[in-house]
Amino acid sequence: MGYTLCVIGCGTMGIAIISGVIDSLQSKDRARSFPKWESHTPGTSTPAVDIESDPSLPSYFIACVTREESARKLGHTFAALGGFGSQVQILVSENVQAAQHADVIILCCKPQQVSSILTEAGMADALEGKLVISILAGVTISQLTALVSPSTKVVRAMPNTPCRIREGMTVVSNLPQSSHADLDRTTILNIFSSIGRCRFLDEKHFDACTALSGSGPAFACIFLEAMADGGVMMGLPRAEALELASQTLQGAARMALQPGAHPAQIKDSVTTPGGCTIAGLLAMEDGKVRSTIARAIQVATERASELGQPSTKK
Ligand SMILES: NC(=O)C1=CN([C@@H]2O[C@H](COP(=O)(O)OP(=O)(O)OC[C@H]3O[C@@H](n4cnc5c(N)ncnc54)[C@H](OP(=O)(O)O)[C@@H]3O)[C@@H](O)[C@H]2O)C=CC1
Ligand SMILES: O=C(O)[C@@H]1CCC=N1
Repeated sequence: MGYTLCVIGCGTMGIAIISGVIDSLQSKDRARSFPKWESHTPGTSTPAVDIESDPSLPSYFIACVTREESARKLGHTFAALGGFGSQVQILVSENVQAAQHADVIILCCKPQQVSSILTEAGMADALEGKLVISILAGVTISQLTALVSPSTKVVRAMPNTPCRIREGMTVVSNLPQSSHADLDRTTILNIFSSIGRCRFLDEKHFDACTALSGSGPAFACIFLEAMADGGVMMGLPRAEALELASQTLQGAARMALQPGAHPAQIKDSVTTPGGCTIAGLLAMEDGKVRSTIARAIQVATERASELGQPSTKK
């Protein structure tokens, strides 16, 4: 039997994580049902696994919110996923009961809500010995461990919204020493690798990761919109301009992820001497686009570091 994964604070990111994991489970289930079809189809090499007997995969989900309206919307969202979407139990203001029934808990509430959630009567007992993964920006592991009992294993993760379509980037803090550290590491990798890329990094880098990959989809979409606007200015229909901009950014990013690739080399290969690309690049440099983007990551990092502080304006 798989385990129960509980998301406390199931909003934008909670939905992205559960939806992505369910999509991954369903593609694994299809691979199990149609192994021959899978093995003859290039690019669809999802390994076949027995979901019911794999202890490192969740097979049941609990999503916690406080408002009935949120619960109703979650019901529609998960029902629309079909299959494993029916395995999501939605609870309203029952965080402790959810934690009692869960094996792994992901905290996806706002940073300022975590203290009251973790100090609710019965919560410390419910989390005894369990793995708690916090995706909260700016809230440190030491702040979190002060709110739970010593046997609770706390790690931080910083995912992003593309987890919803299994194209996420998640950074996870190094695990605390424990006899189950290897299993916990596998559990975490199984969750976040199933919905994108996942890597471990020291907690000291978390505010920068929050800004770069956590907030990054928003920054990338500003760039994407601006490219499309330029195309529209030059007469392209809006829908086509957005498609061209989106696929171009995706293609460039995928090239940059190839082993040994470097963005400067990709840029140079596009830039024909005396051609149109260098003309556009110089216009971008005149607009200080590089320092503007880099400074955006800097100020977002600084802001992320404030989000866990009690005195911060939220
Ligand atoms: N959005 C993003 O791209 C990213 C966000 N993060 C982090 O993820 C966290 C959540 O962000 P996001 O998903 O955008 O926020 P949302 O506002 O979309 O989600 C927060 C959720 O928490 C629920 N909630 C509030 N209070 C409680 C409570 N006491 N008990 C249980 N549930 C509660 C809310 O439901 P209801 O209103 O019904 O109570 C809501 O569904 C933040 O800490 C943020 O720093 C990290 C990476 C990326
Ligand atoms: O804006 C925020 O605070 C959160 C953290 C990273 C992305 N969204």
